[in-house]
Amino acid sequence: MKDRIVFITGASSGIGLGCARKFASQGASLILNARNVTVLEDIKKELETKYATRVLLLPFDVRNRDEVAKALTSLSQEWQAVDVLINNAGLVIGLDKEHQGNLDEWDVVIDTNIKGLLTVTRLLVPGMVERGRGHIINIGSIAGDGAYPGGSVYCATKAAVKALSDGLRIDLVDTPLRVTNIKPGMVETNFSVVRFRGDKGAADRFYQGIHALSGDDVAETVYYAASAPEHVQIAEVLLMPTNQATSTLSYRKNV
Ligand SMILES: NC(=O)C1=CN([C@@H]2O[C@H](COP(=O)(O)OP(=O)(O)OC[C@H]3O[C@@H](n4cnc5c(N)ncnc54)[C@H](OP(=O)(O)O)[C@@H]3O)[C@@H](O)[C@H]2O)C=CC1
Ligand SMILES: CC(=O)[C@H](N)C(=O)O
Repeated sequence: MKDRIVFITGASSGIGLGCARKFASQGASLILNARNVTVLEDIKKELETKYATRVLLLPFDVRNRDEVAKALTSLSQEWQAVDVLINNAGLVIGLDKEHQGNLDEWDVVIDTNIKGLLTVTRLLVPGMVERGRGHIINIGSIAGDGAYPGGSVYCATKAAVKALSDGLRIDLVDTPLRVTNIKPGMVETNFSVVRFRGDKGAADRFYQGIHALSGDDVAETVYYAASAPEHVQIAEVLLMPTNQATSTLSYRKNV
């Protein structure tokens, strides 16, 4: 990874932060995105101090097409040649039934998880094609393999991430570029706090009795895919905690 440039969306927390730490520890230079600039600044300090890595912060909301375009087209020459794009920014709000949910919240989820990913992909992949080098790693989910109660819109967005990953892989088949869809099961991050609209107690109960994956666990898999030999394209990985069997079946101790 030395001298590689890795671009991570949603790098201020959870899986994105785990990826930032893992790739920095392996010598990559990082472009880190999220909306919360203060948190990003602390992460930049941590990574520069601990790994002596180069870090560029690009705070923007992936839903804001103009902001994304402005940030990406104004990258200086030394940061333009992105080698690995990790499309990770994503969220869900609520666990409502499809006929009862909030349309405005669904706009946020769809605009972030699908359209945000597409905007960044559309802007960065042409340069990769031109350079004949690049890897796009999308963070999908086990939720994209099938719907579960209260998850229909989120599951639909992750099914879309699978379709977009498959489609991009098809479109790039005559190039050296690779496309990977990483599909985690239960990961203990800030994701559930957002899902339960800031209710930390509800988020903690969701992980009670099970040793969930951490953002760092998922980052190891992302790194595995990114560091495979150039002729090896890891198309998809489904990873779960040992006591999770499907998106709806887990074993929880003493619960
Ligand atoms: N946790 C889990 O169980 C699983 C999560 N996933 C997926 O993993 C990805 C990361 O989630 P996870 O780490 O768990 O959750 P976190 O909530 O911990 O992290 C989400 C990250 O996305 C950023 N983000 C959210 N909205 C935007 C936006 N509009 N523009 C830019 N950045 C944004 C957040 O930063 P900020 O708020 O500062 O913008 C944060 O850095 C998501 O795509 C999620 O769907 C997949 C399977 C399982
Ligand atoms: C957040 C996720 O994607 C997780 N796999 C879930 O569906 O709860």
